[in-house]
Amino acid sequence: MGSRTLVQPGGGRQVLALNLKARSAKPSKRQLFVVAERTIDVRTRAAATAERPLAVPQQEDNENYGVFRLTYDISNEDPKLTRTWKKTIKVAVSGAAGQISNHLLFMLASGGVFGLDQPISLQLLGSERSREALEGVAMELEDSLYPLLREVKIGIDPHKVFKDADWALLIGAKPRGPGMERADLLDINGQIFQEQGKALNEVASEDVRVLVVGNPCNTNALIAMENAPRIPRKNFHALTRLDENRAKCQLALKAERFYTSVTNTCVWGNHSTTQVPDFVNAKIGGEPAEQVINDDKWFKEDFTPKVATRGGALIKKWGRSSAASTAVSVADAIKSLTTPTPEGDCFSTAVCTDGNPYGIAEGIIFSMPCRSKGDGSYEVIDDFIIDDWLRAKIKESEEELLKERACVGHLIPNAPPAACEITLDTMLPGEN
Ligand SMILES: NC(=O)c1ccc[n+]([C@@H]2O[C@H](COP(=O)([O-])OP(=O)(O)OC[C@H]3O[C@@H](n4cnc5c(N)ncnc54)[C@H](O)[C@@H]3O)[C@@H](O)[C@H]2O)c1
Repeated sequence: MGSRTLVQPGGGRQVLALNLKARSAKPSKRQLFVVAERTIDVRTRAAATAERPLAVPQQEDNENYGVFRLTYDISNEDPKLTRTWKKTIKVAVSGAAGQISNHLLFMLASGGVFGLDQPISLQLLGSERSREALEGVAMELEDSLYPLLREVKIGIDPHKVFKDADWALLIGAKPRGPGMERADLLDINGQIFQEQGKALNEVASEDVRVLVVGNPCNTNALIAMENAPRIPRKNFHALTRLDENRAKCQLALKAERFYTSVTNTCVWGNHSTTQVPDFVNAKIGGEPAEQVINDDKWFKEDFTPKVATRGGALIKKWGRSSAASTAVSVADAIKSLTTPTPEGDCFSTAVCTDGNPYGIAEGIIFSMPCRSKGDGSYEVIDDFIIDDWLRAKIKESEEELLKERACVGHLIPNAPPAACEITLDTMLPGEN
């Protein structure tokens, strides 16, 4: 049985408890050894001091890891640091031993995503193959001594690791193998997200926010959402923020302006090469980007494909896919939901199209321009200009997502029968 970390910004005496495995009498049974106001239970002390705490040889999926097994409250810590702290949030991360997580977890634990007053519990999901690596990640988190990091749990069973999660960042997925068709990729990853959707449905917080990063992320998010009927459909997102950030960078470069001057830039549709970076509504220094750059050929023939294939260009240079900038974009996506959107701006996120104001087919996960009050929810902005170019491009991406949905009908409860007919095998942005 694991100990729980109590984080209570109010008063109360400090209690320190250690969970120790004792090998002496009954090797499998844990003994609880409590230190309270410097009194020690002598019956357990001998066993506890004779045996050093074991280095978590067989970590249970719902237990804290290593140093995070310590149980205490924060009232005796530096009040300047902890007085304004909020209630701890639980953030589940899948693919936690992967490249993206290797950047993201440390941003989360340092307060760089949810804020410097937000204590955090990390619940890390790996695959069977990455179990050892996952322990390595937990060890690095231990050694980083982040004050805000209150709990770390690791495991390979989503039904345990997602327990009570307030946020679920679903990064882990299988890459496309040699000769694998897009339909195969959809199926193999869809199975992962079917299971994870069910697990979220069973054990996560009922208002958990889910951000799917693992590709093909739009359809993976759809599968997770459809398998989690207890959780509001609005709570599911697929990551297109990296695409937005890439689009802003290219607009800034062309306009010779610093990238912070680029706003209101939406990427519509699928996180694939059919994605639609929107230069029609984008602004540079508050002016329409089309007026500032005034080069229609560049927008259509350079800018649009460059953004969509940026991931592939990066792989050619560096030999591996973008991990740091993806982690940054995950942080940006979360911050967009937890801080109010500035007036006249938007952020891109792929969400369920039910009731959308642009006539896009319902029941798919499609990137659209959104704004948030900063409370974790969002609304789709309804007054973006859709010209003929945008309409045609959005249609292409919509058709692709409808075809993807038809290929994963077997993973969606009560899906109407549909044939899998993916003829055009578009790439993911990191594949080409
Ligand atoms: N949406 C985006 O903008 C975007 C951008 C970049 C990458 N991605 C995608 O993110 C995913 C992860 O990228 P990465 O570079 O971190 O990959 P990675 O291969 O370094 O890490 C993936 C990790 O996921 C684990 N994993 C596999 N199946 C799992 C499962 N069922 N449960 C839990 N963990 C599992 C693997 O063992 C591995 O450790 C990929 O699918 C990639 O295509 C998306």
